[in-house]
Amino acid sequence: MQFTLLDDLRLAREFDQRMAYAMRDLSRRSGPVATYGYGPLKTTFLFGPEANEFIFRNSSIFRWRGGFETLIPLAGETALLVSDGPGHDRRRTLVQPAFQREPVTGYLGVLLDKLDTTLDSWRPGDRIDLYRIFRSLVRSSTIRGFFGPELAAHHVSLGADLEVVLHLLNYSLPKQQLLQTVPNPFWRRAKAALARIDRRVRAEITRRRNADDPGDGVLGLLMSTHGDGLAMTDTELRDMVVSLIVASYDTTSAALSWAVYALWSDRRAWARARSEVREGLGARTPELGLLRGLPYLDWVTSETLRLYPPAMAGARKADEDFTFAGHRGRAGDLVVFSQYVTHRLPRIWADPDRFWPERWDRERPGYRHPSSYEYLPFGVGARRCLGSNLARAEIAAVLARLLQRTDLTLLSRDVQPTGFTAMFPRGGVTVRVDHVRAPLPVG
Ligand code: HEM
Repeated sequence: MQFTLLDDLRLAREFDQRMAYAMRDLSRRSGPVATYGYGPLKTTFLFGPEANEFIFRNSSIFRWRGGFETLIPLAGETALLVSDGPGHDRRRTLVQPAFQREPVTGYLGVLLDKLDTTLDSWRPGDRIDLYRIFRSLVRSSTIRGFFGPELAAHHVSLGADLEVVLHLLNYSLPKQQLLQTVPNPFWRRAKAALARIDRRVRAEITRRRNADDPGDGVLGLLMSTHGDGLAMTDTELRDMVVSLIVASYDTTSAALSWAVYALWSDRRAWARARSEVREGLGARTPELGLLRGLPYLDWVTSETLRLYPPAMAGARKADEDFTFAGHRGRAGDLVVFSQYVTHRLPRIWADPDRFWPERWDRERPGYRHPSSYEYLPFGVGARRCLGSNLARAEIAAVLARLLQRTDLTLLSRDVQPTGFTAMFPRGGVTVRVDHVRAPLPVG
């Protein structure tokens, strides 16, 4: 489909500010395939479940490396999110034990402790931007829970530096590419922040290397892995630490904010969630083992990730020519698919823009389980998000704790999505604190 110059200018603005809306617009106008942009900034969009299946089933054509190139200065060349092939598979296998039940239980404990401390500091009448709170909460919990107290001692400065870099990565891809190639003060500042992040993380790796025992947590796990070709280099360790922190907090804090926004906007759903928590949990802390008893919060989580998928799109670089829906793509093309567009297609989802947790009730008449290509907030298959169970548990647990301990009034209205590395609520999600209850001792 041909666009006029005016269309292009309007879309460029929309891509920069509300990429999710821009992609939906593009898909409505162009159908399953659209190309947008010029020269090296040209992007091919493949929309819908068929496109998702085509991309995920042909992972030898559509490579992660080259897809999200602008993330590399932060995440590192060897980060799972941007690498392929045997190197990627080896690193993924090595880190996988960190996502088993026991470490996840421990991590969730750290998060809930920090959340309780935060809630203890709230006073009636306070106005609080939860997105800002969640970013800092999830980031500091990830650093402490995954990488131990020594690195966590620096979480404030580490966090400030990560925010400087992530801020630039939230522009549209062409703007990011421009910022990283043309000299400018924003990228110079980001590079200084990157150098400090690098030094801090490498210092922790060296400290552990010099100790008798590499210690516990994810770094301990990765550093005690020996054997032919298995041991990770310092650069791989650095990339794993930084990319896990970023992959964890950027997305999860956005998801948590959207969950509060959606649930507190809907009195009926909120009341149902609150009575489930009161009856199912009482005053007990919503630790991992207890979340199973909260099926409605599980639906709320699924529905939040459908309507507001923090990973609203994925990018790949085509390694070979390809044909999809009559479109001939070339090797070297940047190809983007979109969870946001797929999750709101009316041919798949009844009343797609409505927040309706009950749609996930398998016993509901007419329930149809979506395929992996129709619902993919965490990606699909061998490269599916390693932190998906953890993220889902975090969302349910934080919602449960807020419902148990607080009365909040949602002040933000008609919140719009923005951002690129993660789709987050523009302007945040502001609540007024009406009441905070003390955590009751478990009898
Ligand atoms: C709501 C929160 C989250 C969302 C929506 C999310 C989404 C995703 C998606 C869509 C992918 C696949 C990307 C692609 O195929 O292009 C992915 C990969 C990944 N995620 Fe998450 N994620 C979340 C939380 C987390 C957490 C908490 C962690 C770790 C603590 C994490 C670690 C990773 C890693 C390491 C990968 C790369 C896997 C690989 O390529 O082998 N994510 N995530």
